[in-house]
Amino acid sequence: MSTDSSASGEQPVETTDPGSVDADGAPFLQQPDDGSGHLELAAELRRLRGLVAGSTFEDVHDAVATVRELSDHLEKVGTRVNPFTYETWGVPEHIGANPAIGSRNPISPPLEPVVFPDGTVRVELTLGIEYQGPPGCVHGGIVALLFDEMLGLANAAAGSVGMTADLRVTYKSPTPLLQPLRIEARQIRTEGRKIWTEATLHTGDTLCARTEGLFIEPRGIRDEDRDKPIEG
Ligand SMILES: CCCCCCCCCCCCCCCC(=O)SCCNC(=O)CCNC(=O)[C@H](O)C(C)(C)COP(=O)(O)OP(=O)(O)OC[C@H]1O[C@@H](n2cnc3c(N)ncnc32)[C@H](O)[C@@H]1OP(=O)(O)O
Repeated sequence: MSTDSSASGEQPVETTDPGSVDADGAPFLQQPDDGSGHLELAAELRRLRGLVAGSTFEDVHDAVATVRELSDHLEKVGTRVNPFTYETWGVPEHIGANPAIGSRNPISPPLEPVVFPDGTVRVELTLGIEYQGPPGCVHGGIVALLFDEMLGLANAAAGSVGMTADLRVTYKSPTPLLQPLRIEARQIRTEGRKIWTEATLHTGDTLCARTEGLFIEPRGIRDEDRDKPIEG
């Protein structure tokens, strides 16, 4: 959990941080740092995002000018990239921009998955106020986003890739903000191009939500890319 009191001047503002990597699992789809400072920039913007969503201010017009200047600067020095093509599933550049797992995307928590020998993919994380739905609780749409991603990762861990065709989420008890959360996902079975995958979200021993997803392997990917190593 990262805290910062400089912006509000009063209460430390708690923002989102991914949890620690479980020692028993292997890091999965690690995203390389190209040394450009891009990942640090994304991390700082994540902190900023938590501060903006989770603070009140008397007057922040100076901050508006500063951030506008930063945006103008990044627009000048950056090379814009286009959305990726369908064939690029899983390459690091594709994963880095993802809104749930992407280390380069300030919207993402981001997730830092670990994979276990039985194919289970787990993340541990704590979500801050910028993900609030009901008071004190994580927004249900965010839970669905995280589930969708985790199911996709479990599929990747099993060597398959699929488009979400059906995603059912059962919300059993509120998912708390600012408490450690644990999501575990595993592919259950496949039949032709159809893939069934499940996941749960717990805080401590409490089941907050569970999901079942049906994924369909895109036509064309299977034959050409089945043996392609996962690069992310
Ligand atoms: C190896 C490389 C690893 C790479 C490592 C990557 C790691 C990186 C991880 C990133 C993880 C991202 C995870 C986010 C995942 C999204 O966000 S995906 C985006 C959201 N989903 C979409 O936009 C999907 C939109 N829908 C579609 O594109 C198409 O409907 C689909 C799903 C591709 C299916 O279309 P289709 O291929 O034409 O399928 P079709 O032939 O009609 O049906 C095939 C079978 O599926 C059944 N089916 C199809 N849809 C449904 C449905 N909704 N309900 C029930 N059955 C259905 C059909 O009945 C049929 O069954 P059978 O007759 O064979 O028994």
